[in-house]
Amino acid sequence: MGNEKTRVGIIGASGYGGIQLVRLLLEHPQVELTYLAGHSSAGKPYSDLYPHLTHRVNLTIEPIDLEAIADRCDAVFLGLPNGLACDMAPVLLAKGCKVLDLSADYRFRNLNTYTEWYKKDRQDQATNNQAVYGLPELYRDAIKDAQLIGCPGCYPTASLLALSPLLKQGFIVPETAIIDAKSGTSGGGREAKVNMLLAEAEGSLGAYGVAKHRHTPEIEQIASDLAGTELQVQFTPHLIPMVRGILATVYATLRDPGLVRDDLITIYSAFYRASPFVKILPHGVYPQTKWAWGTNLCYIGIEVDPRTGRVIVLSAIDNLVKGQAGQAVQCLNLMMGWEESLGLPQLAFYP
Ligand SMILES: NC(=O)C1=CN([C@@H]2O[C@H](COP(=O)(O)OP(=O)(O)OC[C@H]3O[C@@H](n4cnc5c(N)ncnc54)[C@H](OP(=O)(O)O)[C@@H]3O)[C@@H](O)[C@H]2O)C=CC1
Ligand SMILES: CC(=O)N[C@@H](CCC(=O)OP(=O)(O)O)C(=O)O
Repeated sequence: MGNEKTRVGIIGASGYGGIQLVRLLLEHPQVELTYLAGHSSAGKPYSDLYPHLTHRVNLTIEPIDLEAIADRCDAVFLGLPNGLACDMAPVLLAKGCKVLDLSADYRFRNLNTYTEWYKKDRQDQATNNQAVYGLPELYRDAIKDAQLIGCPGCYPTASLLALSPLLKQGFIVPETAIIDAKSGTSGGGREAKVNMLLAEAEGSLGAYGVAKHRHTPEIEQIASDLAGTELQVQFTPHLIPMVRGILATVYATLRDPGLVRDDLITIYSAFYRASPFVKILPHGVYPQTKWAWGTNLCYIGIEVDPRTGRVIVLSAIDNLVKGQAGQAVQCLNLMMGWEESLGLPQLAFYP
């Protein structure tokens, strides 16, 4: 093998996840892009879609031919609408490819939960059993040995990184957890949608999916594992008139009302000591989404309200990077035995 680069393909290369993967992988020292696949965009030079890459990418978007992709790739990222990856991954895995799925298809242990929320019947329990939830800060060792990764959703990434130390170490009454989260419009993907038009979204802020957003069961599955008990959480997403970023504000009641902010900052710093992308902010500093723009970082600010006995944790990520493509590359790094942060940006374009 020597210094040969790992051959990587992207199915769904034309989408927002796809272009972020291309951007990150072009700067990655150990990989070579060998197959970019699309659906309606197949046949177009990649630089027709993204002209700023004219001098960097001279691949054409090809149709989704799984046999050809498996022949030409060692690892394949899938950035497709929900419900498609589960029909493709088994073919790629059988041919020896590592598979990293950005959709929700491999995030759920219980396929009945997936079917209930995503309205697609699934019979592929055996393949699903192989999947590891791609949140490295919690499942680093399992990711290293995996062939198939179900990459987390953007809101679950921001929410779970904020909640994990509290749930795992029993510092909160778990059922009191409330997540209030805001996302930029790129969270909705590249496909045209009326509510994402500048005329609709600009200058306005509103909630959606109230009490029924499909990220709720995903957050609950991992939160329950951490708490060691079956949990329900209250999660409300909002659309913010900006392009990138998620800010999740998490509230929960502390079990020990004597805990103060500085105790929790110490606890969080220890919990994430080995996690290069999670940055715990000093007291009195709360994250801005712009600090994470274009990076794989998650900034976490912590406060305690002694009047109410609640902890308030604020977590900011770039939904397209730590919330999607960057986190998937972080998982690939672990699967390949490379340094976890290889090729991943850690400095935002802020201000
Ligand atoms: N955007 C975000 O912040 C996040 C998104 N995700 C998830 O990642 C996945 C990709 O999202 P995103 O990049 O935003 O999506 P986009 O809508 O931007 O891109 C979708 C991609 O899927 C392809 N596609 C669409 N329909 C089909 C089809 N019927 N058959 C085959 N390919 C198809 C498109 O190809 P073409 O253009 O050629 O038609 C395009 O490449 C989704 O599952 C999403 O839920 C996860 C975390 C965050
Ligand atoms: C602003 C916006 O529309 N965001 C998307 C979340 C994107 C995401 O992470 O979706 P998956 O779980 O399907 O992968 C939404 O709420 O549907």
